[in-house]
Amino acid sequence: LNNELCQLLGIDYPILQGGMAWVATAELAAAVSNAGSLGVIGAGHMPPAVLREEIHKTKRLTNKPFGVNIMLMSPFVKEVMQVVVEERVPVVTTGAGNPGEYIPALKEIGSKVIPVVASVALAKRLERVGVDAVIAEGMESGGHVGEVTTMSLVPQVVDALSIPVIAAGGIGDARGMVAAFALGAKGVQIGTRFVASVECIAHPNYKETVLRAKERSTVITGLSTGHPVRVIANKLTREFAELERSGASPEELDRLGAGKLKIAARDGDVEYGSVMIGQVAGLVDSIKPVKEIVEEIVNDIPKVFERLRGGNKA
Ligand SMILES: O=C(O)COc1ccc(-c2c[nH]c(CNC(=O)Nc3ncc(Sc4ccccn4)s3)n2)cc1
Repeated sequence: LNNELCQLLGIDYPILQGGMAWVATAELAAAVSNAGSLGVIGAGHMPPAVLREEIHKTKRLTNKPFGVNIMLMSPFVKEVMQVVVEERVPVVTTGAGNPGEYIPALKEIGSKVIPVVASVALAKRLERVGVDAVIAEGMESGGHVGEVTTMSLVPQVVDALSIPVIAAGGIGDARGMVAAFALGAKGVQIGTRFVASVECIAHPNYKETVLRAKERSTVITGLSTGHPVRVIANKLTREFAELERSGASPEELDRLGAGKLKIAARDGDVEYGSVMIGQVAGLVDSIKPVKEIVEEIVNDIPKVFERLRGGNKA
């Protein structure tokens, strides 16, 4: 399992934890890094001082490499980029935009830069400006999504690039990881599965929603605003759909969605908050320590290959 991606990032297993806003704090990131994978702090809309504190907390909880995920739609994106440079964060992932302008500063301090992409075009543009790898994220994933599925996007991004491709979206166990490698990925990014972990600080209602969710429990809202987001269907999404049908403006819709991830993830309001989890939630049926989640995935990989070799004997 220790492949080129592991060498690049200094980790034991080619598994990254999704840098989820309001959910992926130091506790989760450090636990994932201590389990031999790459833990990632979700900067979300954090102000710089809050992110710096989260980074210091992570450095107190693990000596292993970890990352910070910068959400490029954050109003603090310039300041938090400055913080990750000053704190010499070893790995920086980015989401919901094009990190092109920040790459020189990050490369300057030797950070590995790994943007999430939802299209081949963006993946090629970012390879040209020197990113170290890309996370090709399918629309199965929770939160802000593109329009292409993981199964379709990953092999096309793999064929278009010569740098490592990490698959994300709908991966929650060893089968998804083996499938991603079959598609040409060198690693996987896992979000929803890690939300249902002991160390994740999301509200118990949020975690409970992951356990109760099935494969059809999520919907994509906000297609008309240009910021499509996959969330669990609830009272908020029904209100949102009503507004969208009645021709509300993108600004009005964005205003309805603003701040709702926090009230779900931190305050536990899973009816009127945004529960941003992916379609793989239907596979997740228990809350486990991060170490157990990682070990289960890694230990199941040989069994997946046995099943592949021996038909459905095993
Ligand atoms: O072509 C370009 O210039 C940029 O195009 C892109 C289009 C999409 C993406 C993309 C898709 N998925 C990701 C990584 N995942 C995410 O970023 N997931 C997120 N979940 C909640 C977030 S906060 C938010 C953001 C928008 C609206 C409401 N809330 S961000 N990035 C990245 C780049």
